[in-house]
Amino acid sequence: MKTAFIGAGSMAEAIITGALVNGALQKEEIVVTNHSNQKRLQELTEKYKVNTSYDHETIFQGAKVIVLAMKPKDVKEALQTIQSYVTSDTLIISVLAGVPMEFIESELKQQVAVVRAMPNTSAMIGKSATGISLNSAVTEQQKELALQLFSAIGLTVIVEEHLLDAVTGISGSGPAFIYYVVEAMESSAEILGLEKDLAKKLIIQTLTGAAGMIETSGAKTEELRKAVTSPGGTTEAGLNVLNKHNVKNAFIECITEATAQSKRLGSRFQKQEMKK
Ligand SMILES: NC(=O)C1=CN([C@@H]2O[C@H](COP(=O)(O)OP(=O)(O)OC[C@H]3O[C@@H](n4cnc5c(N)ncnc54)[C@H](O)[C@@H]3O)[C@@H](O)[C@H]2O)C=CC1
Ligand SMILES: O=C(O)[C@@H]1CCC=N1
Repeated sequence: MKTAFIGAGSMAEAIITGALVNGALQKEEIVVTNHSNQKRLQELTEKYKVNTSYDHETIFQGAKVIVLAMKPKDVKEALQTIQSYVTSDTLIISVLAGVPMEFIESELKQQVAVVRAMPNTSAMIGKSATGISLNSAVTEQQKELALQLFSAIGLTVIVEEHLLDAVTGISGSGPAFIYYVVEAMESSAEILGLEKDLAKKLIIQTLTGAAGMIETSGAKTEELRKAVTSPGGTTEAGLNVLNKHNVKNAFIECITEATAQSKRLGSRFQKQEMKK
């Protein structure tokens, strides 16, 4: 099924990689374009053997799926570009943070099937946590197609569109928040004299082990934390410092702010008019 990617950045690459690895898409079916960075398109051709082009006919004519993967500020121009190629058969998949489906429909000036998705960059290794919403024009077949595409890059859940802002805060931006913690662990390991590669191994295993415990133990996360924390022991000493600095609240504020930013980005697209 011909699938056009408009936008060739990190998110497009992550989806392409995941979909190719898992066989949801074949390389011959994919056409990728971007704004003007030819070198980047060449890189994608060499790496994934996908088609790339700047010719609108070549990219969009007959595409059953068009994936919007540019920054939200560029969406209006992109929608103008694709408008004449969109038919009642086309499925638009948008991964743009904060851009409502209604904006896409109104810019395309027709009833069109839209799936709005919020994946994350772990799509690159088939481990995205993706939330998707569907508009009423999406057929059962297109829904299956979207689920197949996103399931090829990780876990997919369907949520109401208004909840995509929260999904963005939790799992869209989430990897960056986890990397932030890991960066702090790496810095600590260095200060404490642990060799870099060895520290990395320990940190990765600690992360995947903790994730596995959360997933499989059946215990609440709080219970798991308490099970590590011996009275008067090392963990308690460490957690006292985090509590002194209100780190839990800082994280809650962080995710709330990321969610609010997603809403703010969205509000710029209301009333079918992109405000400056
Ligand atoms: N990076 C992330 O972790 C996530 C990003 N997203 C969303 O994915 C989207 C893309 O993000 P990135 O890949 O990080 O951005 P990026 O900046 O790496 O890539 C954007 C791409 O869009 C292209 N582009 C811009 N205007 C265009 C136009 N008119 N026609 C054709 N191509 C055009 C650029 O040339 C570039 O290839 C954003 O809207 C973001 O909100 C969603 C989930 C996670
Ligand atoms: O930072 C951003 O706006 C995008 C959306 C979620 C992750 N990256």
